[in-house]
Amino acid sequence: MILKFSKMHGLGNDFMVVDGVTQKIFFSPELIKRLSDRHFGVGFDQLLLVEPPYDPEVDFHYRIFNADGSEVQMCGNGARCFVRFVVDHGLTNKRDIKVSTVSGVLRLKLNNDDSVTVNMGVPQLDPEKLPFKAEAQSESYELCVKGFDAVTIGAVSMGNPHAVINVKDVKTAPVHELGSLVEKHERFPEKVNVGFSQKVNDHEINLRVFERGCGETLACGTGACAAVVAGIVQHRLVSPVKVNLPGGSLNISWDGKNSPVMMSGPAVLVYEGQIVI
Ligand SMILES: N[C@H](CCC[C@H](N)C(=O)O)C(=O)O
Repeated sequence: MILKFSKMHGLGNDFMVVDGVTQKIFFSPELIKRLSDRHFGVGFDQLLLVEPPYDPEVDFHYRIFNADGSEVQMCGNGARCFVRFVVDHGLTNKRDIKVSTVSGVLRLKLNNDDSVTVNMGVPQLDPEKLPFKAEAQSESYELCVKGFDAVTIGAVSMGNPHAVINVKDVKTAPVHELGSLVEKHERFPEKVNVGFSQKVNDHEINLRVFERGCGETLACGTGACAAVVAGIVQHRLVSPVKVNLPGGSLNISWDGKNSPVMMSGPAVLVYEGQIVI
């Protein structure tokens, strides 16, 4: 079978985007792992699958798979590329789109300057909902991690789970050594994305993210949202916040409590491709 796809990225977090509306395809974990390989396949952090809506109230359904083949609940950078994709491929004539995901409905807007604004929904701080094993909800938690002193984290779900570690300098933070241990920590039964956040000022942070299911990426949209929420909850940050990631910056705002997190940033098409599978 010849599979058509678009190779896209949001600040260097890169995706293989597939139109599952006009192409019928089943992606097994093995096929995804083969396609995500940067030498033997297309190479990507996540695979994004565009499907017809299951719910008449929304325009599309959107499924997300990590490079390791795991299906996950949410992808912020991917949501921006999703909008670019469905508009450019004529799958909709709207620029304000509602899309369902495994963990809820997102509202996406393609702006006149080609940036995309995403309503990322209300963050979840209840450990039960992350899921994260803790006695009670708190601004921060202590994790015991082999080979490291007690690690203090914030824990936030943006539909997918995030642990946020405050560091003095992201450039020297043990992103891979510590990130890979926290990702699989026993207190996160579904594993976790791990953000390393350095405060620049009340309205700006530098951030690196070791992502669940694919390792460190150049940017993580849900990770940026989670780091801002954790920082505001810990009274270290004030909305709006500019989040500087290795691949570029995102603008994140959150008014607290049950209000949604808003994210704006770019979405870029690198090339259209096809592959025999
Ligand atoms: N690795 C994440 C999914 C992709 C999130 C990230 N690429 C983003 O932009 O939000 C997870 O396992 O929950």
